[in-house]
Amino acid sequence: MSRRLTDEEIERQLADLTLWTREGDAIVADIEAPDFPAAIRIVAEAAEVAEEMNHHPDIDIRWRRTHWLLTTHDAGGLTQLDIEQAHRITEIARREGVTVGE
Ligand SMILES: C[C@H](O)[C@H](O)[C@H]1CNC2=NC(N)=NC(=O)C2=N1
Repeated sequence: MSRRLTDEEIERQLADLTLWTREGDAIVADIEAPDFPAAIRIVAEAAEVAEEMNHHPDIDIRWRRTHWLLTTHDAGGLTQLDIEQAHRITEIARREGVTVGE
């Protein structure tokens, strides 16, 4: 799982990740929750996923807006772990009332 992905693999998989965009060796997302407690619940649930995966996002929390950055430090770039975690964070956000495109 920790092999760096090619540009083509990244682009192909980002097509299914509506909240996320590429930023160099990372993918980023801005998630606006209905309110501050919901934003914190998203962060807390994502923290459980991060521990389970041993893969941890950078998270900036400002009121109900959170900014997420995923990259694989050990690989010095994007791996399938980042893609998998982006999907899981997206589902957590959807469950907490965030509108996520199809
Ligand atoms: C020692 C520990 O397993 C590693 O440092 C893990 C922890 N969480 C991590 N998170 C991220 N985003 N990238 C990593 O390479 C990484 N490595």
